Amino acid sequence: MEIVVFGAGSLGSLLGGLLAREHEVTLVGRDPHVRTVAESGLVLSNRVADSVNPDATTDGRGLDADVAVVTVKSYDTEQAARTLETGSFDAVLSLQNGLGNEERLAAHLDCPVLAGTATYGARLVDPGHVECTGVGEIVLGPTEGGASTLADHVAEAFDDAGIRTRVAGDMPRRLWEKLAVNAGINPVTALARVRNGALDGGPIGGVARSAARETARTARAEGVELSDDAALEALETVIETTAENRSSMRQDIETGRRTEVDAVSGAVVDRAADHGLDVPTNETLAGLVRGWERSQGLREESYQ
Ligand SMILES: NC(=O)c1ccc[n+]([C@@H]2O[C@H](COP(=O)([O-])OP(=O)(O)OC[C@H]3O[C@@H](n4cnc5c(N)ncnc54)[C@H](O)[C@@H]3O)[C@@H](O)[C@H]2O)c1
Ligand SMILES: CC(C)(CO)[C@@H](O)C(=O)[O-]
Repeated sequence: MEIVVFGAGSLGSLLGGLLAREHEVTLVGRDPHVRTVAESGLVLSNRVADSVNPDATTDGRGLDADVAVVTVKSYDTEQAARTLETGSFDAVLSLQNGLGNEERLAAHLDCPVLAGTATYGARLVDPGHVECTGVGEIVLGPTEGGASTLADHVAEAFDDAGIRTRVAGDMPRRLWEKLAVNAGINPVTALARVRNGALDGGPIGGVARSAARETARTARAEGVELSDDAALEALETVIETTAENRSSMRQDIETGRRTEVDAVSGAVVDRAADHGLDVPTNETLAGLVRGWERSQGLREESYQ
């Protein structure tokens, strides 16, 4: 299978590297990482160790492949979609966190857009070197839910490359459940500078639970059956299984990078507003993280 991985940073390089063991893979990313991969190959380390030689380019325009896997941060999705639009694909799969990525991709692309969640942990160590910090799984399926032979085909390609993958017919619920987890964990750990496991009780855990409950209520207003109990159970499970992790949003803040708050807490606020729902915890967390981003010059004043 010919696969383009658009967004060769941490997750994209890990999955693209694994896929390159079985398929023809082109990584789309930025220098110096892309130049190093093109010249010397890609090293995978830690929980998965290998050396592979995918193609790599900084120019994602006009590419033609069976599947394009999108692994840019959510705030880069629109630009990625406009670039992918110049190419030709049988399917596009988003493995990003946050809400709205699939809709943005579908607005520009004629091919089916599959939704996916990734619980692998990846960190780009150096140009040409990505480490797998946690072996998880990929769950993918049609964005709108239901069965899909296309999803089966893509999942088989991932599985053939040794990536734990399964197909699900309830991606809307799964995306909202993952959003509840991210809305509960990411901004709270980022602002409090604590590891995920610190949210397993006390007042700080109460903030995370409140954000997750608000997300579940918003999901139901959107017609997605996600109960408070299911959202809280998912939150507690991830807090426990990733207790030692620094969340991605905490890593972004501690390294002075823009965060994905708009696609997480901000998305809950926006969708809740569409239904006249108040989500004060998500609104507060979004305001605090955006205020930090603005203080760092990471977002325009014009942003909400
Ligand atoms: N890293 C993980 O362990 C992990 C796990 C699960 C989900 N995710 C999600 O996956 C997504 C990617 O996360 P990440 O940690 O890999 O981020 P990252 O910043 O490491 O990787 C994204 C890469 O895309 C590149 N990029 C963006 N726009 C581009 C363009 N137009 N052309 C070429 N390159 C472009 C960036 O330069 C960057 O290297 C996020 O939504 C994140 O929440 C990450
Ligand atoms: C599940 C998660 C919150 C674990 O840290 C991860 O999605 C992250 O860090 O964004």
